[in-house]
Amino acid sequence: MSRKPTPEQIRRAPKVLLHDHLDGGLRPETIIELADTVGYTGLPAADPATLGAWFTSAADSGSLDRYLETFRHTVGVMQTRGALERVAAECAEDLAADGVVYAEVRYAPEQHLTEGLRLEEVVEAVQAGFAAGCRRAAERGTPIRVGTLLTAMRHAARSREIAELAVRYRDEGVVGFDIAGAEAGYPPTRHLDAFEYLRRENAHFTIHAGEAFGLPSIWEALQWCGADRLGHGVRIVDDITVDDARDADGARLGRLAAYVRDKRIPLEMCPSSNVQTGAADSIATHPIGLLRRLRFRVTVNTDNRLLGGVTLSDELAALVDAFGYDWDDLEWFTVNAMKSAFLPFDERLALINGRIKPGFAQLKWAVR
Ligand SMILES: O=c1[nH]cnc2c1ncn2[C@H]1C[C@H](O)[C@@H](CO)O1
Ligand SMILES: [Zn+2]
Repeated sequence: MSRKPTPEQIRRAPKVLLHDHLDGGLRPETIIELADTVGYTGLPAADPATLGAWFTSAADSGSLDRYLETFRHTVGVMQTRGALERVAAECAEDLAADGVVYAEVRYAPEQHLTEGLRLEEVVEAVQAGFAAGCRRAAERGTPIRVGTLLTAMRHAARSREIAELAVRYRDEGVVGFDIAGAEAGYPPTRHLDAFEYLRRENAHFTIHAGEAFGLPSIWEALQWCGADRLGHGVRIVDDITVDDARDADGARLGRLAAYVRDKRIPLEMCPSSNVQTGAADSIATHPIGLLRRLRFRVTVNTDNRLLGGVTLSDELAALVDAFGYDWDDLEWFTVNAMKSAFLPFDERLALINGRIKPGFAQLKWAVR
C-alpha cells in the first residue's frame, strides 16, 4: 500500500468525526442570510468569500481566547428555532458530502437563549435540523449518522443543568456531554457536580483539556472528573520525553501519559485548530505524529470547520503530507474514532463492519 492517498480519494473514504462544533462550522453564506433575517448587524463582512476569509484570519490568532471571540458572530445568528434547524441540517449535509459516515457534533445550548428560546426548545430545534439534514443526505446517496453532544461553557455555572438536559434527551439523539471555552483559569473540577451526576446516570462525557493549558487540566479531567475522552489532549506530550524525536522507541512516558495510553483514552486531536490557537507550532511538528507512533488512541478532528477553513478530508490530507500516512494509517484513525464514539457498542461495530472496513477495502483495491 505505497500509493499516497490523494485529497479526492480521502474525500471518498468513510470517515468518522468526534469533535466538531455546530457553531464553528456554519457556511458563510448562511451566516449572512440568517443575519439578514434575524436583524443581526454586527457582521464584519457582507459577502460570503470575505466573511469566510475574515473567520480564518481572525481565528489564526495564536490564542484560544481570541479564537473564541469570533464565535459571537455565529452564536449571534443562531438564536431562533429556524436558524438552529437550518444550521444543524446544513452541518449534517456538509459532513455527509465530505464522506463522513458518523459524526458527533457539539454546541452549548445555554448560548442560544438570548431571543427567548428555552433550553429544551434549542435542543429540539437542533435535533430536528440534524434529522432533516440526515434525511437529505441519505436521499443523495451519502448516508450519515449524527450524534449530538451538549456542551456547558466552563466559565459559566450551568453545567449541572446542561448535564441533566443531556440525560433527558439521551434517547433522542443526544449521546453525551462536554465542557468548552477558555481553559486557563477554569479547571474541569469547577464542574465536578455535573460530572458526578453524569457518572451516576451511566452517561458519557468528554472534556476539552490539555489545549491551552497543560497536564494539570488533563489530570483533573481524567482522575477527578472521570472523562471518557479528551477534547484535544495535545499537551499530554509534556509528560513524554523522547531522546531521538524520530525514534518513538526512545520515548519515556510519565505516569499520566502511561495511564492515558494504557487505558486507551481517546484523544480528539484537531491539528489545524491547534495551529490556529498556538497549541501547536505547525502541522509538521504536531504531537499527533509522535502520539500515533506510540499508539495512543488518536482520532483526527476538525474542531471548527468555518474557523479553520477545513473539512475532515483536508485535515487528513494535511497529515498525509506531513507524516507520510498511508491508507492503513487513515483506516486506523477512523476505526479508533468509531471505537471511541458514544454510540452503543453494537451500533459502533455495525458501522465499523458495515461501512468503514468495506469502504476502505474498496479504496485500497482501487488504488493498488
Ligand atoms: O477548541 C476549542 N476549545 C475550547 N472551546 C471551544 C473550542 N472550539 C469551540 N469552543 C467553544 C466555543 C463555542 O461557542 C462553544 C460551543 O460549541 O465551544
Ligand atoms: Zn473544540
